[in-house]
Order: sequence, then C-alpha cells, then structure tokens
Amino acid sequence: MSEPLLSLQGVSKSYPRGGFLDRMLARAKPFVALDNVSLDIHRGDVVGIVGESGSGKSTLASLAVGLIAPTAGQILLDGADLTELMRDHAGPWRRRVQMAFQDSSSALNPRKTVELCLAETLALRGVARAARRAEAHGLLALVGLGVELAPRLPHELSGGQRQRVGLARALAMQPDILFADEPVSALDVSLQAQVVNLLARLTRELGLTLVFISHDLALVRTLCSRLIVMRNGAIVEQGACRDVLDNPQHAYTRLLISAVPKGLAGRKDRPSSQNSLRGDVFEPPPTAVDHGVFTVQDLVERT
Ligand SMILES: Nc1ncnc2c1ncn2[C@@H]1O[C@H](COP(=O)(O)OP(=O)(O)OP(=O)(O)O)[C@@H](O)[C@H]1O
Repeated sequence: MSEPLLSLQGVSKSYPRGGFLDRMLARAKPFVALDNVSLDIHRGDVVGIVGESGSGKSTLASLAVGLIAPTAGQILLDGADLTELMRDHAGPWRRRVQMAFQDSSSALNPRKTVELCLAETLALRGVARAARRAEAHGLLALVGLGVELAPRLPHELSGGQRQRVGLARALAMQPDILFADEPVSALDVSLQAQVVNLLARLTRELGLTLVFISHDLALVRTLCSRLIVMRNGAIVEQGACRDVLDNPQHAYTRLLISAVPKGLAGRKDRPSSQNSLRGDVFEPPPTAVDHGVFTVQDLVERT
C-alpha cells in the first residue's frame, strides 16, 4: 500500500491534573487523554471516529491538525514530522490539514462578513487580491449557499448556513485532509442531512480525505468507508465501517451499537429509510475514490 497521508505513531497526550501545588509537588498524576495511539490514514479515506464522550476523539483531531502537541509519539504528514513542520508557523502543512468545528458560531469571527472571512483565508493560501471575491463566491456555491449571503455577518445566518460557511472556509485552503469534529450535531435533522450529503459529495468529487467524528452511528455508516472505535483514549476496534457495525468484535463496540435506539444504528437488514436519520437523501461515496482528478478549484469553477 502507498505511504499514508497522515500517520500517528504511538501518540499520547496527557494533561496535568490537580491545582498548582499538586503539580509542583508532583502529587497528582497527569490525566492521559490519548494513550499510545497508532493510526494510518491514506489519501481518499473517509474515516469515522466514534466513542463515548471523553474517549479522546477531539484530542486525536486536535493533535492531528497541530492545535496541540503530543506528550509522546510522532505524527507524520506525508512522512514528515508534524512537530518539525509546526516550527514554521506559516508553513504549507497548515493549509494541508484543516478542521471544521462542531460549533461554527464560535469558530467564525462575529465582526467579519462571510466574504471577508473567506477572502482572508484565501489570502493565507496566496490567492491574489483580485481573484479572491470570485473564488469566495465559488466556495459559497460549492457548499450550496447563494452569493447574497456574502455581505452578512455570522449572526445573520442560520445554524446550517454558518456550518456551511465554516466548511467553505476549511475548503478554501484546499486541504489534503479535513477533520470534521461533530460537524452536524448542533443542527436539526434536515440540516444534518444536507451537510452530510455535502461532505459525501466532496469526498466523491474531490477525493477529499475526511475524518468524521460523530456520536451518530447511522451518519457514520452512510458516510464512512472506515471506522475507528475509541474508548478511554485508546482505539479498541477499527476496520471497514460496515464490517465493524455489522459484525463488531469488541464488547465495547457491541455496547455502543446496542445503546443506539433501534432503527437508527444503520443495520444492514433495515430499509435504508430507517438506517439513518434521513436514509433516502444520502448518497454514500464509493469506497474507492478516484482522487487526484479534481481539486477544490476545479469544483469551484464547475459550480
Ligand atoms: N485541555 C484539557 N485539560 C484537561 N483535560 C482535558 C483537556 N482537553 C480534554 N481533556 C480531557 O481529555 C478527555 C478526552 O477529551 P476529548 O475532548 O478528546 O473527548 P471526546 O471523545 O472528543 O468527547 P466528546 O464526544 O464529549 O466531544 C476528557 O476526559 C477531557 O475532559
């Protein structure tokens, strides 16, 4: 198999516990949020990460996008050590790994219009000033938003529109890999379907490598080709998404699946309309993506 796009090798993350005095006297052991995790993500992978609250999903994503540094282990982007790459704050790695957040309202600057927010991101990518407006409008179209939203401030948008602007901003960097941390959990069911459909389309048409963190097994089944199950900062099971969901090997995975109300776990023996929140509207991406054919720019131009 080809070299992984992103590789975590024995990565751990600990946080200090207790008050200042406890730490000075080394009375409290650090809390281990991520414990010796190894993981390879290849180009075109659409990986779901599930696990109970506090299992370390967001910690893993924050490490992979360079928001926090590991306590131990190595993170490699195309074979290069991310810790080394991070020394160059403006380096190209920042463009290549992007994150879309759960709460788009806090991720967007409340004083900046949609267009300005996208234009600033395009400037970071080195897009010439004269080209930024058209490309910002193209990005809005890419995520299914009209140009009439360009002059609006974040509070003048609906939750679903804000989430799409957040995605457009992440895509403006033309990332190789996008981490989406609970990108739809704050949205109502019909908006969830729209955003998940959009992600499915982007993975299909752009060959975007996506890591989708979610508590929703039905959405994960619909979107992802691979699944990682986390518990207490460790990976307890991973494999082809449908295999893991239909034939879980680990008792914890079985527990997670059994905790989902019947009809929402995405069981293969259920009709598609029950497999997901809106099974009829999803278009799952093919497992093998013909990546490298399109770029975000191509799609923006075609939209
Ligand atoms: N900055 C921090 N300082 C101390 N502990 C932290 C910090 N960030 C996260 N943790 C702890 O690390 C553990 C893992 O947190 P993380 O956010 O990765 O979980 P998660 O699986 O994403 O949870 P959720 O599904 O609720 O978002 C939690 O117990 C959390 O309280």
